[in-house]
Amino acid sequence: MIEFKRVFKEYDNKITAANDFNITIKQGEFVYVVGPSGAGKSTFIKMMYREEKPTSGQIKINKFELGKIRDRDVPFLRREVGVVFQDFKLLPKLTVFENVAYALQVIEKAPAEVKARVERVLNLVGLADKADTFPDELSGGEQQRIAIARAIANKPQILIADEPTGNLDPRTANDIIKIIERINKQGTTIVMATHNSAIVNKYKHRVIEIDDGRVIRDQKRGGYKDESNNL
Ligand SMILES: Nc1ncnc2c1ncn2[C@@H]1O[C@H](COP(=O)(O)OP(=O)(O)OP(=O)(O)O)[C@@H](O)[C@H]1O
Repeated sequence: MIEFKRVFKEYDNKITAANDFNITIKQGEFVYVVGPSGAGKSTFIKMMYREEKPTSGQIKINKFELGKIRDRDVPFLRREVGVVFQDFKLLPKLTVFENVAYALQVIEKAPAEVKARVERVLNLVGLADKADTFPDELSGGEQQRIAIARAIANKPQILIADEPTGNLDPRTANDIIKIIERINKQGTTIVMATHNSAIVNKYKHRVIEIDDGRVIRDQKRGGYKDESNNL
């Protein structure tokens, strides 16, 4: 469960990126976050895994009240919230296997357990045969699949994705969304910021639209036309 109550976020330059957000997302929901560039989508998402702190208001992620958790508890929050980025953020000097295992080793699991779990998530994203390759030997779509495998390695209840298809061609983007759909069908909450109106209109889910730091629409199973993306 994700709960924002009267959340405001103002940056030092006085830009209000979140202006009174009151949003509840239930476990298992799939939510798109849409809106023009600079609207506040990334800020909204970053506050969910405590990359940014709100200026005021209350954010609850499952049992964690983010205003109250101590820095040393942040890793426990991050176990419940997997994150995927537009630019993949894989570690270039590690193999695919090591990139995914890294997330698990941080929390000291036994080697056999790590191996089994990495193999399982690489299978889930269809890349079990790439375990020993390095990220720069893979296509963008494959790198994003690895990043998704890494994000779900710890079995998070929530998967957050900030423009996960932003660097991908339409067909590869569609493949990535199918994987994210599958993860959602297994019960994981998905919150995905995107400019990709084709995806939003094809796979219908709740749409939260942000403009200039305000939630201007919150619609169950809504479509979307992104005016900023007509090139
Ligand atoms: N670290 C920061 N310091 C100062 N201002 C920031 C910071 N991060 C974001 N902003 C400002 O807050 C506003 C919202 O930015 P945010 O990145 O959340 O938008 P966005 O909707 O994700 O945009 P995009 O689609 O381009 O990624 C923008 O005006 C941005 O310039």
